[in-house]
Amino acid sequence: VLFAPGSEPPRPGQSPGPSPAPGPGRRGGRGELARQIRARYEEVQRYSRGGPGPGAGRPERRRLMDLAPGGPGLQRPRPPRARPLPDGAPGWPPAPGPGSSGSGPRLGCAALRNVSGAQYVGSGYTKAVYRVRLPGGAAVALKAVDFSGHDLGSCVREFGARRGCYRLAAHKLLKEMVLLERLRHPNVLQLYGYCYQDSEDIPDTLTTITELGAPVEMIQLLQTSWEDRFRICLSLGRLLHHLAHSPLGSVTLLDFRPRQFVLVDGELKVTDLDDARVEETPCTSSTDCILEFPARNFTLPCSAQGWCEGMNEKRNLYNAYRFFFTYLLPHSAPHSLRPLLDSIVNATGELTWGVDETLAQLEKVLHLYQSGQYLQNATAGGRAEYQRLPGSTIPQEDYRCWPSYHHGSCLLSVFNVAEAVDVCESHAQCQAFVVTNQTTWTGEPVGKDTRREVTGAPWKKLTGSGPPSEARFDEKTRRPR
Ligand SMILES: Nc1ncnc2c1ncn2[C@@H]1O[C@H](COP(=O)(O)OP(=O)(O)OP(=O)(O)O)[C@@H](O)[C@H]1O
Repeated sequence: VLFAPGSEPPRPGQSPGPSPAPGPGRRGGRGELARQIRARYEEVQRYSRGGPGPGAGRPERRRLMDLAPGGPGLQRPRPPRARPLPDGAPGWPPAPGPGSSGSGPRLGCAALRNVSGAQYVGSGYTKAVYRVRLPGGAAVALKAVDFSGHDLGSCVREFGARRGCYRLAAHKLLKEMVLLERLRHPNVLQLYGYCYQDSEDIPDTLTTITELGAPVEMIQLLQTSWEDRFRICLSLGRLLHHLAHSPLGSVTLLDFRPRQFVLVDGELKVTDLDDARVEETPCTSSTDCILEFPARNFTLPCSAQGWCEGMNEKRNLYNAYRFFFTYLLPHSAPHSLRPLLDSIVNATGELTWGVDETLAQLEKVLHLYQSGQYLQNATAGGRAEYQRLPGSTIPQEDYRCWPSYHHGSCLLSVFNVAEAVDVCESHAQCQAFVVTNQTTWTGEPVGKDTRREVTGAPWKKLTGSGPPSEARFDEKTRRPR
């Protein structure tokens, strides 16, 4: 029996699997396992139902959620049908659990019946991810509990209860699914749907269907253009801003490593949300509010309400600094943007700004870049003149440069012809360039040093007595003349 969202009701919970008595080396036995399942179940329920948990602060947001019962949550309209395990663990599939109403996830088990080209993508402690092609041709990611993963394996070794351990691990996937849906944002991986189906000896295993991304490879990122690396930092800034102001309260990612993110068309998106937390840390004084990282600690203030102020948001921010900003932001950035970028790196490294200010500064960088203002202080003069040669080609080979959008030639993004001239002047091999009609994500045209390019007339460097110019580049006005 398959359960497609919005169609059939969930199956009642299954009877518990074999339940050996706690053996030697098994701590706590099945009572402990049931307790852990219940704790995870209750957490999922909290996120599924709505507003911020205890300590999430921001009472105005809590009130708003209270006014909107059944808002954008994932509640199933049906009453719970799942049966609990005899030892008190909640049943599976959980109810009310993820469901679909209106704008919720759309794909269900039917979508998985004729998938093709399944490929393993990656796995962590708990889950394994596969890439498949749907009958319509779209590629999606399927995520499920990894039966040979560390989490399930260590639980079975400890409790000797495979089904119970499956439920425990599956609640992580369920939590992730609920959060993906509740935290919808361009930088949160999109949940397309889910399916409960029997698998091996386990009934009702959960598979989530999401947008497919490419795992973040830091080494690769360091080899891309500054513009693309800045895009990742800006995506992250926008994501952290969203998490700090989410409908659930301020969400922190306890496990914040590059592998928790994927790239979708150059945008960074968070995929692994099973370690996200909304509750702020309770405190009686600031000595309870120590944010610890391997290389340094921060002490945050304890609010009058007894919560560490901004701890969730600052944890995210410092992690963004140490895993992303410090490597990706300043390196080979346009010269005039360096001071601003350095101040972003420094302020996040010292936690002197919150998420709002950090995002405002990142957006400012984007504005300066997109508007071409970062070129204002570029020095002109003392350069060769360039002549535009419509309908011609430049009889010389491409050369390679770094970082190029094209492997075999020098393809870079420039704001205008003036910047292309600057770039050409800074490369010893450059004799000419073509401004193409391709644009990058910021809208910058892409200039190429190639004679094979056909989308624009080449600009050729003048070497002494050239032919009369059809158009020349004026170094003073920095425009063609
Ligand atoms: N939608 C996706 N598209 C492509 N790759 C993905 C996607 N989701 C996850 N991955 C890759 O699969 C790996 C495992 O996924 P995930 O992080 O959710 O598992 P996990 O068991 O929670 O991992 P961890 O032990 O890091 O918590 C990730 O590191 C990521 O590289």
